[in-house]
Amino acid sequence: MLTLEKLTYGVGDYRLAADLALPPGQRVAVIGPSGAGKSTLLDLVAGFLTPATGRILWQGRDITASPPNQRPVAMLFQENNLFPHLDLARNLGLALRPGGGRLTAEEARKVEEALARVGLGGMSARKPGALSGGQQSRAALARVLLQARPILALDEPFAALGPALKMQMLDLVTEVAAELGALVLLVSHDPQDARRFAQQTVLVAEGQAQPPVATENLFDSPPAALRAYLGQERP
Ligand SMILES: Nc1ncnc2c1ncn2[C@@H]1O[C@H](COP(=O)(O)OP(=O)(O)OP(=O)(O)O)[C@@H](O)[C@H]1O
Repeated sequence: MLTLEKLTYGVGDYRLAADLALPPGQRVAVIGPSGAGKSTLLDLVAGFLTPATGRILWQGRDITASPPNQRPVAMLFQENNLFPHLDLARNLGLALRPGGGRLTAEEARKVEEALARVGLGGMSARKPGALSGGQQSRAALARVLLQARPILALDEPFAALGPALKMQMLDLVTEVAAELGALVLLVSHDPQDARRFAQQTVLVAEGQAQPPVATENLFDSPPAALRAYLGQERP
C-alpha cells in the first residue's frame, strides 16, 4: 500500500492536503484543474518535494525522509527523460548503474531486452535526437522497465504525442506495469486517458488530493469540482 497519511504541503499561498491509500498493482489516474497540485502530489511521492506534516509509507515502511533515489518510485516526465548526449544503451544503462560506468555483458543484454520489449530492438546506439517523439517515449519507458520500481509516477508523459500514439503508449504502460506488478500514478488532463487506463482516479481539487474512487463511477456521476473541470457545470 502507498499511504499518504495526513499529508500537508505548502509553498507561498498554495496548500495541498492528502490522506489516502493506494494498493500495489493498481493503475490510478490523477486528474484535476490546472494548478490544483497534480504534479505536486507526484513530486511528494517521488521525494522531490518535502511535506510540511504527515507521513508517506510504502508497504508500511516510512519513506517520508528518504531521498528520491532511495524511494520505490520511478518517474517519467513529458520532457527531459533522456540525456541527449548519451546513446540509448548508456541512457538505459543508468537505470542499472546510476553512477555510470561500464555495463557487464549481462546488464547490456538486459538493456537490449528492454529496448526490444518497447519496440526499439537494435536501436541502442542511437542518441535521443535521432528518434521520433514516440520512440523517445518508448525509450524512457524501457528505462522505467529496467529500474523495476514498484511505483511508477507518470507526469503527463505522452501529452506531446498524437491521440493514436498516446493510446498505444498507455497500453504499453499497462503491459509494463503488469509485468512489474507496479502501482501507476498517471497525471493526465484527458478524461479519456483516465477511462482507458485507470481503474481508480484521484481527483486533486480545492487544495485536496481526494481518496481514489472507481474511474467509471467518478466520470459517470462527477462531483461539482470535477464537473467544473470537465466543463459540465450547469448555469
Ligand atoms: N514557488 C512557488 N510559490 C508559490 N506557489 C507555487 C510555487 N510553486 C508552485 N506553486 C503553486 O503550486 C500549485 C500546484 O502546482 P502543480 O504544478 O502541482 O499543479 P498541476 O495540477 O500539476 O497543474 P498543471 O495541470 O497546470 O500542470 C500551483 O497553483 C502553483 O501556482
